[in-house]
Amino acid sequence: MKPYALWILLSIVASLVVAAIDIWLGLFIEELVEDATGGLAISMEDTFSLLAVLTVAGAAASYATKYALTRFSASALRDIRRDLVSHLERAEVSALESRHSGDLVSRLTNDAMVIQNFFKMHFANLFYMPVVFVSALTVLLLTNWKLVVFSLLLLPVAILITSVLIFPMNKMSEQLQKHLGSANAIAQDTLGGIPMLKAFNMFRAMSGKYRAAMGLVLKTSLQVEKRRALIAPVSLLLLSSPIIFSVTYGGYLIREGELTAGGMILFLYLLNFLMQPLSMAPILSAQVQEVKGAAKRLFEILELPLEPSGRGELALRNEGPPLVLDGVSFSYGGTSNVLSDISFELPHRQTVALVGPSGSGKSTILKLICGFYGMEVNADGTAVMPNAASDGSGQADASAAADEGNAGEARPRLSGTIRVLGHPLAEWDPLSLRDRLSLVSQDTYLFPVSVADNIGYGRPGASREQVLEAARAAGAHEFIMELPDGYETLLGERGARLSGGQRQRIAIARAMLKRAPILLLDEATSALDTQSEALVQEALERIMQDSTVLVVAHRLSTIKDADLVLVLQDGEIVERGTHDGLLERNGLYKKLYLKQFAPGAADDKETAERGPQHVRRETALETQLG
Ligand SMILES: Nc1ncnc2c1ncn2[C@@H]1O[C@H](COP(=O)(O)OP(=O)(O)OP(=O)(O)O)[C@@H](O)[C@H]1O
Repeated sequence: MKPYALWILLSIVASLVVAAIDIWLGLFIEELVEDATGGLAISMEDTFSLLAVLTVAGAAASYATKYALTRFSASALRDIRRDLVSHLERAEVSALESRHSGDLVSRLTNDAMVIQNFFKMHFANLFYMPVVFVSALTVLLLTNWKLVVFSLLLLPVAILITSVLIFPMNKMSEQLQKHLGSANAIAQDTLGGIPMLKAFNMFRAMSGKYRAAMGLVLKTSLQVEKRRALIAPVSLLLLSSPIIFSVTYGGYLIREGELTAGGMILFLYLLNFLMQPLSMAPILSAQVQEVKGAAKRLFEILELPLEPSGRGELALRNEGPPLVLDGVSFSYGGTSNVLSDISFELPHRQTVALVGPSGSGKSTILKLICGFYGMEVNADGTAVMPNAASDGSGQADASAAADEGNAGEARPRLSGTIRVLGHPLAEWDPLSLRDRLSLVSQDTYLFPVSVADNIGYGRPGASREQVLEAARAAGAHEFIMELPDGYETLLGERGARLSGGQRQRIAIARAMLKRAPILLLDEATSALDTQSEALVQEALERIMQDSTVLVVAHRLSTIKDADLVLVLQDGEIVERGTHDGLLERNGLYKKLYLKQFAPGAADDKETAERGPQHVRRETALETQLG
């Protein structure tokens, strides 16, 4: 609140000044009428000057209120959005995966806007209205209390009806924002997958889903608007009944000599200021309910569990292998473990390849090393050391731990130890851990910015020369130069204007620019055309040279070049060794290999030397192997 205190204070003070001037004007008009009827009229000059001063002062105070509130609401909203985005940056991957990005976007835009509009348009009224109400009521009671009581006869009934009408507004607005979030999510899915939807003729189904979601939005917003429309006549009743009552009864009191003409004019003038807050109260109250709903949805983002903040910058230990997994078991939160008792070491400048059937847990190992899952947080934001939760054997049961979960929610749990560059995962701050890792994932994510920026994201602050060097090394320079604006060509969403192979080479260039000590590579399973495949293969070979690499391998050449091949099945390492060593054993690897490469498999050398025209076939076969 502190940074905005000045603007809030200014808006409060200015709105109080407006209220004081409004009341004062009423008193002045009364005096004017009384003097005129008593033959003691104030001069026209004096009247004009005083009214001019009051009007200008009122206008200045109104301007100050509006300006201060706009300043406050816009900067508060900017800061709220900034906090939300930085919270999202540190939020746990599993927590984010359980939400739709479209819903999150809706919260950051629609809900935040509801709050901003409230502050801009109604916040000052929270101060202005009570002050003007109490002042007007006091003066009115002093003028003629009987007239006040008579005028406000219908008020309690109106307040009761209004409260009943307003009560469900909070729930309704919350529902409306929720439906809006779902509709946004469907719209995002539809727009993000246009080629696929068209190819599968699914557009009609998706637009049907969107229509249904928008139908709900319409239904709920009609409910909200119907309520608002009901509240409006009640407000009108509030506004008009006292005027009818006071004019009727006031006329009688004047005839009886209990009220002067000036008093009657003052009464009618101030009644306006009494009724304004009363008629605004239902609307304000409905707005407050809406803001409460929107704030709740925004705060839900701030309640997403955070990744641990680690123990600050770590001194890197050069002794020992850069990556060690020791008895690692993992569950995404379900009843069974996705990984069980995984142990291996990745020495400096060596390559370990993970192979195994689809779903055997290969990508999960890479994600765990990136610290995406299973790091529990202490109250101080540091990570709970995984073994601390174990039973003394140093091996907590991941699935059992997952079931215990936080507040009944099954959360991913990791047991065993993962050491990256000499430090257990729990000691790392996730951000600095990821600075030490280059991940090239299966689905290359490109951003709708220039090619140069897409590569440059690998190392913020990298020079143009470094970007070009990385692109050349990844075999991407030539095709980039053929794009309409070369490195400045803007890529469509997710790199829509590039081929699959080109996208992969840009992702490899990004990783090359990063030059992190450990390279995590999830080879794409999608088959590319022969030429692209050969180019991607060359780029991969270059990036893997002299690097410490853990690779989920789908290409035979990658597997052959690896210093160690780990064969996974159902989350367990069932075999380990080199490609040749594994072939000599009659295990799963041999079985898979023979199944995929049977006729030509005998001559490995020949396979390796067959060149680009054979790459496509190999990849397709290896896809089945991995
Ligand atoms: N985010 C997730 N939440 C829950 N379960 C998941 C999640 N990601 C993967 N899984 C499950 O974990 C298991 C291992 O998945 P993983 O992606 O690690 O396999 P993989 O060996 O890399 O498969 P592929 O070769 O097909 O990419 C699968 O059963 C999968 O359904």
